[in-house]
Amino acid sequence: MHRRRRLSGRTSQVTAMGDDGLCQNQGMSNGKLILMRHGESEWNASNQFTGWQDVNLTDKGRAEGKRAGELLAANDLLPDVLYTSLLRRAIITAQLALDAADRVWIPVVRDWRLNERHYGALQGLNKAETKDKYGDEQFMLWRRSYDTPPPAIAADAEYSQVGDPRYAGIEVPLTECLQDVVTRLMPYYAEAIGADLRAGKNVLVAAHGNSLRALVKYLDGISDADIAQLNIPTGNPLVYEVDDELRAVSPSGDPLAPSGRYLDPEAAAAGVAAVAAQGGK
Ligand SMILES: O=C(O)[C@@H](CO)OP(=O)(O)O
Repeated sequence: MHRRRRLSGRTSQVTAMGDDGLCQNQGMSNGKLILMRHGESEWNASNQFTGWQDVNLTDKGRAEGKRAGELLAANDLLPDVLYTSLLRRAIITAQLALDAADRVWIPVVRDWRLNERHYGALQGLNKAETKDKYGDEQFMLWRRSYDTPPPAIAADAEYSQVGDPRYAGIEVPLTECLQDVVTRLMPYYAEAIGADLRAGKNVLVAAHGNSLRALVKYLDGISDADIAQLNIPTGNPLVYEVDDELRAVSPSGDPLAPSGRYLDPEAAAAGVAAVAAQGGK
């Protein structure tokens, strides 16, 4: 049997030899895109800006990872390939989810482009104290504006990642705004993750609040101004069907109602509210 796959163009096709010896084109739809923010981390629990700092999951975060895998299995959304950042909170959440879904054997790709947004000199600071010190407006600009980065961290500061061997060969950022994340992440989404989606694979992307905000911005066609209102809850798979341009098939354009489907909608609503409220006491 002769099979030929085309990974680009409007629709992926499989050309197969039929019983009558004639070639048949079978339209093949894109795989599902499953976005998952890591479970609660120690610095989520202590309300500290995290960014590229490699913190552990809490027990609650580990339970969220397991639950996410149970939801994937119960919804018949078994991933064929996993993409993660280089940060242990995403890596371990995904491992717990795949274990619960009996899919630990799938191929895994880890890439720094999926890392959380680098939070610059805010990394390690308490969010409530930062808000008190600088005021609501500045706090929200640093936290949610599209193009205002926090102040840069000193390369030799305690929570700088300069010199970390996992980033050998790349220029480690000293701060990033969301636009910087879009710039580093979207070409990778289009090429690497996109190739797997176009090949019909279900792709699990285990990443972070702000790297996933960059992805959802593109998927749902959310404006630079409106993206400030989008928050992503921890450990709750968000499932998208994507079109030929790897956008959501029915983009909402609405940061308060992305078109992806949360597998646990009630927990997602509570989780979104909790993230939005961070900075309070
Ligand atoms: O601290 C961070 O790295 C992120 C995600 O936890 O926080 P925020 O939601 O404030 O952008």
